[in-house]
Amino acid sequence: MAEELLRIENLSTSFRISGELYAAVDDVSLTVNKNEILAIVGESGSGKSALAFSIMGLHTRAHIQGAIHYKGQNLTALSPTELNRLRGNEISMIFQDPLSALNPLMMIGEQIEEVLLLHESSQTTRSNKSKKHRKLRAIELLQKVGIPQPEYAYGQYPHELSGGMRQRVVIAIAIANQPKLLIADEPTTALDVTIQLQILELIRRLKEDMNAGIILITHDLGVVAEMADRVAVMYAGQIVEIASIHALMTKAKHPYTRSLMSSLPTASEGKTRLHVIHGLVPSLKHLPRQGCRFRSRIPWIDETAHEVNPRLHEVEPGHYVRCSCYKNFHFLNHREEE
Ligand SMILES: Nc1ncnc2c1ncn2[C@@H]1O[C@H](COP(=O)(O)OP(=O)(O)OP(=O)(O)O)[C@@H](O)[C@H]1O
Repeated sequence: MAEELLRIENLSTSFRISGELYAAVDDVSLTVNKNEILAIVGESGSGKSALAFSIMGLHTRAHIQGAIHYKGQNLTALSPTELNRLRGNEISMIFQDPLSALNPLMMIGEQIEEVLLLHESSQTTRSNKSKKHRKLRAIELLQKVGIPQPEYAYGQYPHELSGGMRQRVVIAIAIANQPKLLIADEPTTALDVTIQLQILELIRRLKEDMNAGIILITHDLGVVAEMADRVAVMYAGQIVEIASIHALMTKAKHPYTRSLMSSLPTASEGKTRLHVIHGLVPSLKHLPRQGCRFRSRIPWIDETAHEVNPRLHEVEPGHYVRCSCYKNFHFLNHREEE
């Protein structure tokens, strides 16, 4: 039976723009289990990173509502010190951009040791681990993430490493204290395909070896298909569909999910299905706040097909879809498009 690790309830994260609050994450609820990869997909601007940063408590200026329960405690109610103790220990994050996540003035090895030290100082009975011990562990971690000559890399600075190697260092830091919950925000963006595969494999191993729960944020559906156990699809700050990977791949319902899916090559033919819904996620200030947020991108669907207050419907156990418009949805055929 799945063992729940994280439960987010009605989370909203709003930013103040010209004096008004706008929700980048709007009433999101989801769970992550141990030994599970939950992928979060959606176009740029759909609120994926804002959600990740909210879980990590990194949005200090945002207005946060709702609850984030991790092993029974509500993270939104913790003091900065308590949250700090969890971060880097039990909960950690792989950031999109390794250069900004690393300190340019510190050797790679020292940066890993700093995180190890954080863990040691959070233990109630302090273990008396020496600097030497930490160094060995740092080198072991560098080896684990596939950095060649880890002893040498220990003494290097971030700018001396390639992008792929830097991302591995960021992963080494993220897994240093064997986190129970790992958030990976576009961990392989900007890496070449071979390195991408190695890094994804590393994340998968982390799930299995450490029984960790992983939130994998990506806009790459190929990665989702390979890695995820369940998938949450976000559009304009909301979850529009959430399901097991199998259900999503075989019977996606929401028009937005179906459009995303149609950009994937079909297994049998290696061809791409060409049903793409044009347009972009509106900017935060211009998001429609009433009704179905996707309706302006599917104007050929009758207005009456949308709900006034779209909610998530459970169409099958564990498979939820927002707004009843999915029932009347069809892609435009070529003649209609002209
Ligand atoms: N600190 C902030 N202040 C104001 N608006 C913000 C802030 N952070 C994010 N936003 C806005 O919130 C919306 C969601 O942004 P977010 O970065 O979460 O999207 P995303 O899905 O992660 O996109 P990407 O894939 O490009 O990282 C966007 O409209 C963005 O401009």
